[in-house]
Amino acid sequence: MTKVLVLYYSSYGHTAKMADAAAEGARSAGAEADVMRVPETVPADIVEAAGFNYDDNHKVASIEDLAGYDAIIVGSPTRYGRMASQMAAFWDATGPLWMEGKLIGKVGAAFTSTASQHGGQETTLFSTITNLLHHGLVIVGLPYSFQDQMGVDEVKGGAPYGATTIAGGDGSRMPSQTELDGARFQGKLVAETAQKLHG
Ligand SMILES: Cc1cc2nc3c(=O)[nH]c(=O)nc-3n(C[C@H](O)[C@H](O)[C@H](O)COP(=O)(O)O)c2cc1C
Repeated sequence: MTKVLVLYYSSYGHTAKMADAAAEGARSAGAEADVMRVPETVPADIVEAAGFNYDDNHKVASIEDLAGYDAIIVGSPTRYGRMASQMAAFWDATGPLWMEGKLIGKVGAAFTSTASQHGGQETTLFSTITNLLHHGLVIVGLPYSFQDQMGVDEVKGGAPYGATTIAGGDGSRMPSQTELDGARFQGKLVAETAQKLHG
């Protein structure tokens, strides 16, 4: 059975909710999907002062986990227009896997969350996709066959480069139905692509 890993970092739960939706989408295509978060790297006093709120239902990933999957979907909230340092630190430790080419040919994808509508969603997706391409993953985005990313009838995330959500300046806006549907669509397409490539 095709195995999909949804690997994410989240401080306040928005990216975590998108991660669960991406996994649902992968499962709807008949794949096995696990959701894991990367380790926190920020000191505990800052975590407390900033009110970080983790979802402890998800296992913390280790580098060794990556090679066991046919596809890896990576979700990180925006930090100054690029992926969070927690996610970057995780990938910065994958040198041994890169040396051996262990991830070459797997399917990869990215999703993100920002506070503001134009706060760096696409640059964050590309900062993630860049890492995945260096490892040789084959990238799947969120094509316009997910038509709900079109239109200006509501505030909504979603880009051809990956599923996104908008948290609002105070983080009070949780992913909308449309945004969760985008994450599900992308997760399903990743699983279907991995099935075609890896059987
Ligand atoms: C240090 C820092 C930098 C941030 N930079 C941006 C930014 O460049 N653009 C933006 O829209 N939001 C920015 N944010 C807001 C986060 O992206 C937002 O809290 C996040 O998307 C919420 O997702 P989460 O609940 O999964 O952590 C920043 C937050 C922090 C703590």
